[in-house]
Amino acid sequence: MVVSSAPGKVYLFGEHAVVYGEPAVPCAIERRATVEVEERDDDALRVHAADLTLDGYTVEYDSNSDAHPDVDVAPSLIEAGVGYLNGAAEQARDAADRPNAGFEITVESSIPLGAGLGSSAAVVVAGIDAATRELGVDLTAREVAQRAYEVEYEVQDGQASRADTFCSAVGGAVRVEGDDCRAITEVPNLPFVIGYDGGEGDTGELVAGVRSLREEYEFAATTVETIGDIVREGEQAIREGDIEELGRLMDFNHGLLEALGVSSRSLDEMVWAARESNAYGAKLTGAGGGGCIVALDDTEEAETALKYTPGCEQTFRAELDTEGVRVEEA
Ligand SMILES: Nc1ncnc2c1ncn2[C@@H]1O[C@H](COP(=O)(O)OP(=O)(O)OP(=O)(O)O)[C@@H](O)[C@H]1O
Ligand SMILES: C[C@@](O)(CCO)CC(=O)[O-]
Ligand SMILES: [Mg+2]
Repeated sequence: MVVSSAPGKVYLFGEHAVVYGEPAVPCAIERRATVEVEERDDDALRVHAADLTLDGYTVEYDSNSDAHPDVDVAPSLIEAGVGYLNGAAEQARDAADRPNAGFEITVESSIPLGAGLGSSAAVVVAGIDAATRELGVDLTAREVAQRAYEVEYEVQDGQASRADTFCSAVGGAVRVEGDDCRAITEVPNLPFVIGYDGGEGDTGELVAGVRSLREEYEFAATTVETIGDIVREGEQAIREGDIEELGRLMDFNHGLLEALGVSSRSLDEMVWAARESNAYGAKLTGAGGGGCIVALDDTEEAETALKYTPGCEQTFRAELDTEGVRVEEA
């Protein structure tokens, strides 16, 4: 049995635009998905994922049985829900050249699902790491990132960047532009505050929405390129440790994401609550549609303001996690 964990992330800048080759800067945070994998003596895949609920049912998935006794929803929905773990299992079989390996997989996570904190990347990164090790193969973090990207790409219908999976695999703040993925070594202290509306957005659908806007309107394509300009400017601010400038650029980035149709009323309300409490800046993080915003604030004020914001269900601080995927138990 092997247990691995991998962190979630927030985007300082650049989500969505990164899918079209612009740079982005995601930062790993100290909230992890932990995946336990044990090889079975048959070729089945059984998934226990207490956090993954469909219409209120906790998912217990068994690839060998047609009936899903614990769940009263369509099997196709369940299979979509466990797509990341199926993909992780496939990658491990491929890496170990064991096409018929079966797994018992248990997921525990402190990253809310579908909320922009990269739960999918963390689950798939930790899942690939644990499953390959269980089969006796040790991959480097970069190799895990590559395989995790292939899974995200497939589950998101061929529309995914390397940003979430690379960040989760290597940890810290990273810069991703197309296939070029690197760690950012000099990072100022980033006082992240998260606001979470309790909702979620479907990453695949939101990405598809931006894609069609971009194809329809020249100015939407320009908006995506402008997000890239913000990221390049932001990198300069990171090098200079200029938190005020980082905040201003986050505000600008949020405005453009809003224009691309991926914000929501509650995300905007949380962004405004953080801004009005004198945070340096605030923006949605991840795919959007619902879920989380990230603000930069080194006082208690943004957290307090978010606590009293209708639509904000939870608020917490997030520390940069310099560690990526790691083995917890082997
Ligand atoms: N704890 C978990 N157990 C099992 N599956 C999970 C878990 N957390 C996430 N997942 C998988 O990831 C999916 C959510 O991924 P999605 O990309 O939509 O959101 P996200 O990664 O949280 O946010 P974003 O991509 O915007 O950062 C879930 O539907 C599920 O398939
Ligand atoms: C919206 C997006 O840019 C980030 C989701 O966390 C999608 C991706 O990069 O694959
Ligand atoms: Mg995701």
